[in-house]
Amino acid sequence: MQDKDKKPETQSPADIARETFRRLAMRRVAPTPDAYRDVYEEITGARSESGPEKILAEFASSLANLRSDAGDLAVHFNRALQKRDWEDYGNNLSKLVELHLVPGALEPATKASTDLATPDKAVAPTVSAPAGIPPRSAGISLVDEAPPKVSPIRGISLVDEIEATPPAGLKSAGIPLVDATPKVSGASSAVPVPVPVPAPESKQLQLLRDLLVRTLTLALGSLLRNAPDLVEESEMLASSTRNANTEPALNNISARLKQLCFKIELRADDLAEEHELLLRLFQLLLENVGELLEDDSWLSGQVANVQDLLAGPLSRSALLEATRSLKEVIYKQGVLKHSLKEAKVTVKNMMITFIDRLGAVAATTGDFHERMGGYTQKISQAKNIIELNAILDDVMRDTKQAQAEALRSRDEMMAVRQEVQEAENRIHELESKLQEMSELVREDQLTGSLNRRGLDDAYEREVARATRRKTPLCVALLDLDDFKRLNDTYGHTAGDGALIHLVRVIKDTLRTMDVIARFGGEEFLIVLPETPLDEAVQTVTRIQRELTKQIFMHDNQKLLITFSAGVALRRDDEAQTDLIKRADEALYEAKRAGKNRVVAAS
Ligand SMILES: Nc1nc2c(ncn2[C@@H]2O[C@H](COP(=O)(O)OP(=O)(O)OP(=O)(O)O)[C@@H](O)[C@H]2O)c(=O)[nH]1
Repeated sequence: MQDKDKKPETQSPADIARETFRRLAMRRVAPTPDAYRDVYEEITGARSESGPEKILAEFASSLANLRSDAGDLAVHFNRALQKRDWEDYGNNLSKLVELHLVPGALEPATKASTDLATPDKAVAPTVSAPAGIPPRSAGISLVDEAPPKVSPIRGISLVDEIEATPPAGLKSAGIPLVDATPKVSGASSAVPVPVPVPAPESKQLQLLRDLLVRTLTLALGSLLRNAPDLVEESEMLASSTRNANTEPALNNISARLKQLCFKIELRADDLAEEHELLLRLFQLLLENVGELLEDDSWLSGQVANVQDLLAGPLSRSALLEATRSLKEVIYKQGVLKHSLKEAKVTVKNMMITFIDRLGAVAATTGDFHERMGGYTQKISQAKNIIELNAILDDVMRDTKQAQAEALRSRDEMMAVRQEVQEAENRIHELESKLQEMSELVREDQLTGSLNRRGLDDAYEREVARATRRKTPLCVALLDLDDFKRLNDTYGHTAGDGALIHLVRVIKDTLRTMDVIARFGGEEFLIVLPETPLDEAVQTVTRIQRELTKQIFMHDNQKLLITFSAGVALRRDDEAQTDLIKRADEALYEAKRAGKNRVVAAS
């Protein structure tokens, strides 16, 4: 035995066995036969050079010499060998057979090209293989030697091309290169075997080939921008596809294509997971920013907008739209915030001036009092009337001066107070503009009224106010009459114009505290705070009248637009949906009663 020959003379087999177990235990390796043999051989310095392992190792190394991608599998074989993972080795063998040896591997592609072939090319004679060629079935040759001049059915060949194979179009012409069923057993080299005959590639096959090449280079190239290794593989495959004219070459393409698809699938899964994680992270960030921004209410609109976007299905256009409106709002808010800061600095400066003036007034009065004290003393010590007169003149002059000073200070203080007041008003104005900005992203892009999201916010605010102040709150649901006919007759742009016109008229007619929102296509909801039902009906009727006065113009034509409306008064604790439902029922009544009218909900 080789082990015995090589083992150190000082150690008996029993010693080596003991040492083997000791090392296995130290390395915490289970004493399986393979592990035992490895360590044993490590101690003796011997390696088993014979047996099936040697054959399998030689097989793997000859595979490594191949140029084709069968050679790539050698790495897997070697890895399995090193680990003595025979199951893995077996799997790799199966893969090798499936990818390179199974004649049916290309069946679907072959069938497709057969179907597409023109009938006149579908029949072709077969010729015999040259005689006297040694059968490949005698053994497995894996080296990249001269290609065997034999049809694949007679032996197993892993080389890419067969010398005798015709250059192109065999399958496309509907001629099977080999009989689909493998007939290995019993075939002798002397027996004539059908060999493919070259035929020109059909147009359809050319087209399919071109499409595959385009898909691999252009489509996959741009889809896999972030995976350069896959792009390279895809391009290499495209180049092989261009030149693959034989069945083995096509088999090879098919196998590589399958592998590429598998890798892309794996990469796509990774990307989808990364995408998901990124979204979750973003969502988390937004939730927390929302928490931090309780006081910065003007930013909450933007945060809510992005959150809504993330909650729905993502699309390029939705992302672009959200980015566009956010950018706009952020820019406008930036400008407003700057003005706000400036206004606050102005107020601060004015307050400082005000206090300075107060100080000056106090100082002037203090000085005056002191002087008066001095005059009192002078008067008591005056010796005659002339002296007394002179002192009185001084008193009069100082008093007049102090009076003028006091008046001037008073005027200045009044002016400063006025300026502070104005600056404060400006600040409030800017702040409410910022608030409006936040609602901008909650606007309907076409009409400039609130959208559904904006409506929800505004409604909530008004309900809270009405509850707090115990004031009535009404809603009116408006629907343009025969709007479809207007669209159909004058076009969609006219329809859009009518919607814009309606909102303008409504806004002009309503109070600033009223809220107008686009509820659906040509439906609008008006929220009327502090309004009882009869007044709400009157208000909506006034809008109808206004609409007949301010006629909508389209292409220099006067178009009369009318609407029907249902008005409802909110009951205590009534939910928004219930209230709107009642308004909707009233609107339906108005439509049924002949349109262009307002109906109050019961
Ligand atoms: N131009 C334009 N048309 C819209 C818009 N949204 C919805 N519409 C159209 O509004 C029309 C509504 O039609 P209908 O629901 O039949 O209502 P109608 O014609 O007003 O009929 P009545 O309500 O019974 O008076 C449809 O043709 C929609 O295509 C929009 O934003 N712009």
